[in-house]
Amino acid sequence: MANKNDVFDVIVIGAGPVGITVAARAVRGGLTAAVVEERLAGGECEYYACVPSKALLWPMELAAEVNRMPGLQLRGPIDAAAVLARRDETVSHRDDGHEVNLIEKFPATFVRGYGRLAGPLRAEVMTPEGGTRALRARHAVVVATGSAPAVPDVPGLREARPWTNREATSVQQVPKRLVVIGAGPVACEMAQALHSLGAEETTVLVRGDRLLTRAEPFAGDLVAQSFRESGIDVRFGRSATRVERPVAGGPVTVHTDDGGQVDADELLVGTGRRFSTNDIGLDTVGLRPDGPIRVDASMRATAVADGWLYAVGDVNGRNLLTHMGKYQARVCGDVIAARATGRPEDAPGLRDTADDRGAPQVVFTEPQVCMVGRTESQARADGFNVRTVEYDIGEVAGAIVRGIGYTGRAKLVVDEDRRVLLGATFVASDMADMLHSATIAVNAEVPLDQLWHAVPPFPTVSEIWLRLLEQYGL
Ligand SMILES: Cc1cc2nc3c(=O)[nH]c(=O)nc-3n(C[C@H](O)[C@H](O)[C@H](O)COP(=O)(O)OP(=O)(O)OC[C@H]3O[C@@H](n4cnc5c(N)ncnc54)[C@H](O)[C@@H]3O)c2cc1C
Ligand SMILES: NC(=O)c1ccc[n+]([C@@H]2O[C@H](COP(=O)([O-])OP(=O)(O)OC[C@H]3O[C@@H](n4cnc5c(N)ncnc54)[C@H](O)[C@@H]3O)[C@@H](O)[C@H]2O)c1
Repeated sequence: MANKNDVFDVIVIGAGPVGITVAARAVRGGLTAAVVEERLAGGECEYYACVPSKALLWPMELAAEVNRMPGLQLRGPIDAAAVLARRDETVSHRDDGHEVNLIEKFPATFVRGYGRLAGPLRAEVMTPEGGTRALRARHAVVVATGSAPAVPDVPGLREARPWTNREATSVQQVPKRLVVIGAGPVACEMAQALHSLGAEETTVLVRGDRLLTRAEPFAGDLVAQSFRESGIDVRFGRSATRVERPVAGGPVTVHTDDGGQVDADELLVGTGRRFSTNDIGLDTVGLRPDGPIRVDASMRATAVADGWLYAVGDVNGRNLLTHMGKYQARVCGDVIAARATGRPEDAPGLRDTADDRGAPQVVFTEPQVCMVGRTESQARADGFNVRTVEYDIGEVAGAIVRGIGYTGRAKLVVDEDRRVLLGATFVASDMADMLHSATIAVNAEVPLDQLWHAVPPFPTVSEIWLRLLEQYGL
């Protein structure tokens, strides 16, 4: 039985970036909220994912810029110790006091401990002191428990205690020889970051024939080319069959399906995520903990009666990206507040329309892969009447002033029936901030004939828009 102080309008389980945002919006909408967090408020993103990985990657990006510019010279290799010290600052030395203060200022109640559902509108928290605290919600419970690294079932792999994103982003001593399994954003970003910081022999084992398979094919090809030029050994069509690490923390050997082997000082696994739905009491509300929690466009769990359970962020499996999770959280917090207070539910911000269009994403490799909307193959699979245009980014005037060898590729995917953009991809250095122009065009379905009048300034890399539209025939 919850005591009267432990009754809230909304209970949020998980204080990652997404859970914190739900609470902020619900409170803004006039409700009371409690936020339960087992580890660190701020979540995977702040301490073991987005923030530290980008802190480790940015020096590499800057070094590439300097190396392209005659007249500029780096004083030496990247100083790994200084970069790691800066990384520690960006993650606040893993002290979540600032996030807890933020939550309390909403104001919401922060509850430290492991949260589980305990039947409709109820949760219980195992506190660090070993006690149990019962919470009750008047209107809604939101699951925002995120995801955790998935380690594949390869003989000897788990026993070898490989690095996942958590150890890689917390690195204290960069291994000289590194082997990476995977081909997604985690494997690509961390392989390049660690290589730039001193992992001289870096080998990436890719079971398929491409990196970054959710992007346009040329994106993975350009990243693989850059890996090779910098000395990273990318091996396609290679799966790990067995892993040996005779001494804990000692050298590791990965055997591959072609009969070969890679010896290294450390092994990093970047092979996707598992949804954090195990052991959070889903069985008490009639759900099975074997995948993401499916939700509708208002973030309500579709399989739970009476509409009191919501799931946002990684745990619902829509798009495992911080900005998309926070977008879902804004929808969710506002919907809960509207429903609780009897306000109309048909305001435009109260439904998720962005996830299905194709989320904007930047993979912060060198070159960066910046994409939004559908790729050509996704658009064709969805039945659109597709036409595409491509252009070499190195050919625009703005690229020339960026130094020698500034290059890349851009592609637009057009719905010919409506003459609007379905997707855009830009692969080049330092393109991240240009992506938002494409996100606006895709999301607002700006007609190409209108886009033609959005004149890009000279001489900037954004002139790529003009060249692509000319290529299209405008
Ligand atoms: C290496 C790496 C780099 C990434 N880089 C980017 C990037 O650049 N940009 C981007 O948009 N995305 C990036 N991502 C993805 C991003 O990290 C996730 O999409 C984001 O963290 C999801 O936020 P979340 O709040 O849903 O989950 P999380 O950040 O996982 O937070 C969930 C929180 O819930 C807590 N929790 C779980 N279970 C319980 C429980 N039972 N009780 C109490 N608390 C619980 C956890 O401790 C955690 O704090 C990256 C991911 C990785 C692995
Ligand atoms: N900058 C960013 O936006 C960013 C950075 C990192 C992660 N993320 C997100 O975090 C999530 C997790 O990223 P991720 O790279 O771990 O996962 P992912 O699902 O994007 O990629 C996993 C990769 O591992 C491969 N793989 C899976 N099982 C394997 C096995 N048994 N053997 C060999 N290879 C195997 C897959 O083919 C795939 O290439 C993704 O949704 C990603 O978009 C985003």
